[in-house]
Amino acid sequence: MPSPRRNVDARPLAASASSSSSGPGSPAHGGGGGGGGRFEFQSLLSSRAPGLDPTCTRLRASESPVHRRGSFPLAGAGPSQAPPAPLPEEDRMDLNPSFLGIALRSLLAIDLWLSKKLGVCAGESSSWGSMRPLMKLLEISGHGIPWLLGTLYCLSRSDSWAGREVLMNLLFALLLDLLLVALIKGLVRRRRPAHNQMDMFVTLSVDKYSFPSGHATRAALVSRFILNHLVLAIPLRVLVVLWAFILGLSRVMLGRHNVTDVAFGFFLGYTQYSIVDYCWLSPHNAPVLFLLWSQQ
Ligand SMILES: CC(C)=CCC/C(C)=C/CC/C(C)=C/CC/C(C)=C/COP(=O)(O)O
Repeated sequence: MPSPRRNVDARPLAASASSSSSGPGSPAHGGGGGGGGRFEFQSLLSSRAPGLDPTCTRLRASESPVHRRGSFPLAGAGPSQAPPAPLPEEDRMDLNPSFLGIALRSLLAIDLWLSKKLGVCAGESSSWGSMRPLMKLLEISGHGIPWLLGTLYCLSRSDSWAGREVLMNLLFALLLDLLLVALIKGLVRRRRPAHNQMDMFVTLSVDKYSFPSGHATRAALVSRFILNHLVLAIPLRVLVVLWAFILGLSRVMLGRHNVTDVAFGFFLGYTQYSIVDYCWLSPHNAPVLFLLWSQQ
């Protein structure tokens, strides 16, 4: 049973169909008793039918009297009848869901489902709860404070210009990472998963948000940095990559993050290294920085 609002909207639609060149099969054609209800139904079908251009459907919908009410006389509407209320914009949007919108919604649903499944160390009573202390040890290995303090300490002990240059850039990379992650977390404001226990070692205020994972960005950034600037034997190189991967996985297992937080974190950390490499600080392009440090 069509809603009264659709009946009202069917009248200008019929006028539109008779005055336009569209045929009986056209979505713009009222086609008898169905009226506006039929138009909307066909619009939905045609936007999903293979081989039909959804933009075309959208165009026709926007050509309909619903959207050009002012230019169409209300066929059959008596002088005593009030003009129909306009359809809300979101009705049309719902009938023409974009492919990107559906894909994003599906990805988010899979993300939430998978993250919950993988959150096996989220609490002591979880199925892998006994592994929680190990996961928290991994968490500290990727925390910002040990990395910053460790870099500052090595910088203070370094007696070669080459070593100082690498460490100075590592410090720059770590600070850039903190800044970018805080910025994105503050902008996106995605809450951490409901099953997370907020018992992390030293956090910033933005760390109540989960997108992206700061541990994952640091893991990708630092491991790429190490692989590019330290001469390591193959087994050690494999270990560095494994550490980064397991650290990312442990964020989801601890219930701290959803899978997409970690995936984007890896991507961001990897990209951050490219930025650091591009802006590489050296005694030639940042002499003041190096002179200041050598005077300490
Ligand atoms: C020591 C120097 C030179 C500067 C200090 C800069 C600074 C503000 C450091 C803060 C370090 C800190 C508390 C980092 C938070 C790390 C953390 C808990 C991230 C959250 O990770 P996530 O994976 O859960 O998103």
